[in-house]
Amino acid sequence: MTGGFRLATRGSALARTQSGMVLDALAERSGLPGELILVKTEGDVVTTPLAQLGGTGVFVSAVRQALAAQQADVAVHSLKDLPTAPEPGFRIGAVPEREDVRDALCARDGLTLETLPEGASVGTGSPRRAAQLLAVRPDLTVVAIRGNVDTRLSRVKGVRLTDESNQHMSGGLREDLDAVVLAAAGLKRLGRESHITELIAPELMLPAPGQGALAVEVRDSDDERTAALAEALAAYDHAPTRLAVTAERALLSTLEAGCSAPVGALAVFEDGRLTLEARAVRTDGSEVFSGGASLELPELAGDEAEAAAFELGVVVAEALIERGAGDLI
Ligand SMILES: NCc1[nH]cc(CCC(=O)O)c1CC(=O)O
Repeated sequence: MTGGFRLATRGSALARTQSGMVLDALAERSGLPGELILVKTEGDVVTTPLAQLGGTGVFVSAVRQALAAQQADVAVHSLKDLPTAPEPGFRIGAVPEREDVRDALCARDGLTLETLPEGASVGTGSPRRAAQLLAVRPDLTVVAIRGNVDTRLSRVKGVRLTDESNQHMSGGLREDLDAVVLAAAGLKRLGRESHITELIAPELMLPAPGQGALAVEVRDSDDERTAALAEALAAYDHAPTRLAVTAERALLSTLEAGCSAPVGALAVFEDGRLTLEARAVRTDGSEVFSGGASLELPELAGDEAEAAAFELGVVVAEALIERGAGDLI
């Protein structure tokens, strides 16, 4: 690598926006100029519901290929899309500070989970969101949807996306749903916050493991990486976020579940303690298994803290399995 660094990501609006933020942060910290490399991925092309697409990480592998082929020096992923199994040859070089972890209801006419009329239609492609929606509102009709954030928002009755880049969509899209559920983080990063009618409390809906967080991935051993970029990555890493997502992802992998499993988890670091809450829900919402534990973590940095956070996830997962949650996954 000479001069600057190249950063690979997907071509979606969300991926470009959040990668632009990472690029600016690393450029500022390293003093190097950065270049965005956009990669087309299978998850963007195929229209099968994501929950049916074989395997995990459809969004991730093409971006990793660019990294492996030395077409880029770092790659940016939404952490919740990153499979929990470590991929040989890669490691997470930085986990930046997390955005809002919550799921957001975007409903017509300012409606909320409480005020949506009986039988209202709510779009989501996520079994986790569907299951938790039905657990609190069994009367709702969950409609499987997918596509990028704007495509999903456009399904809601009365929603108008105002900026020019989306004018071309306004004709073709159905406004057929009363609401959709999306990650607040994505909506905020894209400047779509105004469409949120309720930030859903984690007590009602636990987010996906890693939701709201990003992973900056690098090649495992990289002699080419400049010291300036390595230092910038270390400085950009946010230890409380890293530990939280480590616990959430350890839970998910111990449950042998993937990103489309009906499993919610949220770890929060506060006052020297890491607290993990998790929930596995039957897809029709009829059965809920909950668990949680907390751990004192006096030292934030280093392998020991990381291992302790991982263990927290394992312990909570094992408790869920003991209660019978394994049947749901
Ligand atoms: N699975 C797609 C995906 N991956 C990351 C986000 C949002 C941003 C984030 O959670 O960090 C989204 C869209 C959504 O779930 O609404």
